Amino acid sequence: MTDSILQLDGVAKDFNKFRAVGGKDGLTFDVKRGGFLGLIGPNGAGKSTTFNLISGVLRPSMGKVTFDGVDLSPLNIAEIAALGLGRTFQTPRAFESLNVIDNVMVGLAHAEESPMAALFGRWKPAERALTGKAEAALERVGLIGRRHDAVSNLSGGELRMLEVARQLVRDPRILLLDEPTAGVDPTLQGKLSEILADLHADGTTLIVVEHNLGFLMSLADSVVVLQNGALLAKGTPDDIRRDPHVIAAYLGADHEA
Ligand SMILES: Nc1ncnc2c1ncn2[C@@H]1O[C@H](COP(=O)(O)OP(=O)(O)OP(=O)(O)O)[C@@H](O)[C@H]1O
Repeated sequence: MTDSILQLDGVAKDFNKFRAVGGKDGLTFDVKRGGFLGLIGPNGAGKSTTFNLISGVLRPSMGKVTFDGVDLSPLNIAEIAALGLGRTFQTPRAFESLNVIDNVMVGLAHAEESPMAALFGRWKPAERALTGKAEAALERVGLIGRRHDAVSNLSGGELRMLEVARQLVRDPRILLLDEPTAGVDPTLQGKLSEILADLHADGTTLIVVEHNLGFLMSLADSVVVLQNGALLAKGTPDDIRRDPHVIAAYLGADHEA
């Protein structure tokens, strides 16, 4: 078992002739097993596109992504998720016709129960176990009191926490979160910070895209900075705060990260 769980080797993504990610030589970096990587950069730097390339939403135009020794190139989104990769999106997604708890359970029902089991009457006990798991995840993200609500009653911040809960129940080995604090009030942000620190302590690998640098820098153990799709810098949060290229290009002279 190697120290790194995820590698990007010369990865690039072109939209028509525009290179959104990769710069000249492609993007190369790896993520430490059990590490907490912050992925930052100005608007349009290529952070969400990088997440899409890792999770199989987009295929690289060049280079490859390897997850725990497996080349992801031939795999689709569901196959990559089944390897233990979870992610949330910059714009939270929910099943509008399902209530809050069913939104959390929907992924699990497919993962752990088959229609045949339901036919032979084994659905009920399994459903109870899944409900317990979903309730624990909702408790963790502060939404347990809302479990029977329609998702249309949730605020933007609560929807974001619901997305986190939907990933937590799947016990991902690596979790990618795209701007998890956006629109989330300070109380839920505190809860989120605790959840991420707990996941990190339990050995889950995390990659988090965030514009809230105070939040991110207090949690991450390494940071990758993108600019125009290319790697501008990689290091510890302290290295990044002091990096003259990062300060000039992104943080600004009077930043308070
Ligand atoms: N489907 C697409 N077609 C064409 N261009 C795209 C597409 N998706 C992203 N881009 C472009 O790729 C570049 C990187 O976008 P991306 O959304 O990855 O940046 P980002 O760092 O996540 O930005 P933000 O912080 O604003 O969310 C941008 O110039 C964007 O306009």
